[in-house]
Parts: sequence; C-alpha cells; structure tokens
Amino acid sequence: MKVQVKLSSAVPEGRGLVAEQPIRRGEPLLRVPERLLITPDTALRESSIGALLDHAALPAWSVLAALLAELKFGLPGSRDRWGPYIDALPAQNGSVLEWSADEIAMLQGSSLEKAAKDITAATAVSWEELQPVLADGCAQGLVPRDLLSREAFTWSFSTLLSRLVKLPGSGGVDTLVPWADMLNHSPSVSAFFQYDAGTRSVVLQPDKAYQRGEQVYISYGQKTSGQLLLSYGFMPEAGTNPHDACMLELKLSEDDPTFQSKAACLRQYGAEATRDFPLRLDALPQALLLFAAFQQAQTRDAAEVMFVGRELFEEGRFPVLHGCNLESVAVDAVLDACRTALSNLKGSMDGDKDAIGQLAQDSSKHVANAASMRRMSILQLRIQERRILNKTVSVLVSQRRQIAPQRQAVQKR
Ligand SMILES: C[S@@+](CC[C@H](N)C(=O)[O-])C[C@H]1O[C@@H](n2cnc3c(N)ncnc32)[C@H](O)[C@@H]1O
Repeated sequence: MKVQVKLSSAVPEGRGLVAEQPIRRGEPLLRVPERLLITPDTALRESSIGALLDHAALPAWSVLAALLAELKFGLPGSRDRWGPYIDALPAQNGSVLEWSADEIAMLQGSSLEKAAKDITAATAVSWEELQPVLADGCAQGLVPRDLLSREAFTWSFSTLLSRLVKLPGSGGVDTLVPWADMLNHSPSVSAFFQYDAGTRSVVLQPDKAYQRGEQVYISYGQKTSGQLLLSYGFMPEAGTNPHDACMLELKLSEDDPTFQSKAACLRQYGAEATRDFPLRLDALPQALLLFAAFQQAQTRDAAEVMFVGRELFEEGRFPVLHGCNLESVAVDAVLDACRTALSNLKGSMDGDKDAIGQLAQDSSKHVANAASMRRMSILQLRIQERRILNKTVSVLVSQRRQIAPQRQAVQKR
C-alpha cells in the first residue's frame, strides 16, 4: 500500500497527518496492523507485571495506564514494537489532569465542574487500585521504582484521555491506535477509524477528498467544546463546533413522596433519576421540559406516576394534574435551574471579556504559553455558557407567556 499521509509539524495544531497525494473520499487510509494496536489484552500479555494486573482484575483503563508507564519509563521489554511511537508521544496534551488547582477552580459553578471532578476522581481511584500491584511488581524486581511515581501515571492517564478510542468493528474495545492517533479533530468531518476484520487492521475511510499537502482530520465524536478542552486540551474556534452545548443537570428530588415510583417509571423508559441535558444556542431540548414536568408533578401514588409518565414519555404531551398544568410547571422549573446555573458561574460576562482581552494583550507581548491559552479557553467557555443560559431563559420566558392558563386539560384516565 502506498504511503498516503505523513506526519507534519507544519500544521496549526502543532503536529498532524497531511496527505502525501490526492486522497479520494472513502479511500481506505492508514491500515494500522492488529499487532501494533494496544488493547487491555495486549497490555496483560506484554507488561512485565501482566500476570499481577490480571490477577488483580483491574479495569481496562488501569491496565493500559500501567503498560504505557512501563513503555515510557520502565524496562526495555516491548519497546521494539512500540518504542518509536512512545517516544513520539507528547509530554503533555493539556488535559484537565495537567491543570493547576487555580485553573480547575475557574470552572466552579460551570457545567464542566462535575465532569472535571469525575475525570480527576476516576484517575485517583485508578492510581489507588494500582498501588498494591505496583508494589508487588517492584518487590519481585519486575518493575523499576520510577514507574511507581504519580507523575509517570499522570502522563499515562493524560495520554489515554487524549488518545484512547473505542474501536468500532472490534466490539468497542478500548484501544490505542499507534500513529493513526496523530490525526487531529475537526468538528466539520465525521470520519473515524474502523477495525477491518478482513485485513486485521485499523483503517480510516475519509468522508471527504483531500488535496496533496492538506491536513487529514477525523472526528473525536460529537463532543461539546468543554468536553474537548477537559480531555484533549483544546477548543474549536468559537462558532465552529455544531455540538457545542451547556449541560444542565436535573434530578428527581428524594424528598418527593413518590420518588421510588418515579425512579422506577423512568427506568421503564430507559432513563435515570439524574440526567444531563444539552442546552444549545439554537435549541431547547423538548426532553428537558418533559423530564422537568415529570420531576415537578405532585403525584400522590404509583398510579398517578404511571399516568404522568405515559402522557409525557409515550404521548409527548403535558397533562394537567390536580388542576396544575405540567407544561407551565416544567417551564418554571427549567427557568429556575437556568437562573441558578447563571448565578453559580464564577466571574461575570464583562469581567471575563476583560480578562480575555488582558491575556491576549500579554500574549502579544510575550510568547503565549499553554497556561495562558488554557485560561483564555476557560474564560471563553464561561462566556459561552452564559450566552446559552441567557438565550434559554429568554426562550422560556416567551414560551411561558404562550401557555394559556385555560388550556384544554388532558384529563386523568
Ligand atoms: C489524538 S492526539 C492528535 C495528535 C497530536 N496533535 C499529536 O501531536 O500527537 C490529540 C491531541 O491533538 C491536539 N489536537 C487535536 N485536534 C486539535 C484541534 N482541532 N486543535 C488543536 N489541537 C488539537 C490536542 O493536543 C489533543 O490532545
């Protein structure tokens, strides 16, 4: 197979893959052979502490982190196969695991605060559960002491966050695809790797044609700009990410006397008692209002819960319950949630705009560093969240006016 792409450092993202020759849409590219892929099974086989990891039955993420740390900082063991790839991996990618406490604190009150905490908590758990295995490996002389360092594992976890993929065509196994993972993300393409069982390799079929010298992109998935920033350390330019959204969390109140029935009813409709809804500048998800109506309904027993659930989630209409129009109740609840989210956000619209201006001025005088770029991205995210929340409030306020109080009631059957 001819080489169709080459690694280039002359791209805006720092490094990426560019077309060596014209590439047709759909023409298979790359073909990374199976023996180069790094999966949890490979890690258990190739790591010098594979048997210990296997015995401890650790999750895929921890097993892969151990192999990566070993390949980067440990014994020469499997370096023949992956050495050049490991050496080519960046020392930092900017994921939230590399952020300072001050930068994380800038997310306070934003819809990303919880996501950032979830990521750091998951890696802390992984680090803890690896401790006895690493200690055993060290005691048996299988791994060097350096491998036990938290810094080594922060690099592993951050590398996994920004490069691990669930491979379609191979049962969605968590996989590192060496070299193909040098492809950068563009919100305007949808192409992604596929495992091709016929050739036992990973291929990419681009969804558009490329000219010679043009950078080839893939899609890292339908992620919001905030999700991209936390895992990959970058954000698409404002207005270019069609999946951008501000997540709004709603949950059933445990003080609701019918909480258990409501939770059971939601399960029946494949939903959880706590849900995140994506708010966008141009769209208010109807599912959010339906959930809010269900959450707010003053149901008295399981039969009423089932009735309300059926009306909302099967018929898609808001019933009147005990004289109360659940549509207006839902609109009020979402309005409240948006206003609370706005007041919880750190800083202010004007303050954040000024701070961005100041950072831009400073970086025009000196070379912009990763930390100041990151601060700018966080400020931009907060501004975007405020815009989306304000827009949602204004849409809901006008929707509220249109709900006629005397609206035809859907009677309880
Ligand atoms: C899977 S790697 C892609 C290859 C990477 N550029 C490299 O040099 O190794 C993901 C990382 O690439 C960078 N990246 C990917 N897409 C980008 C984009 N659209 N803008 C800026 N950086 C991007 C981010 O640093 C991200 O953490």
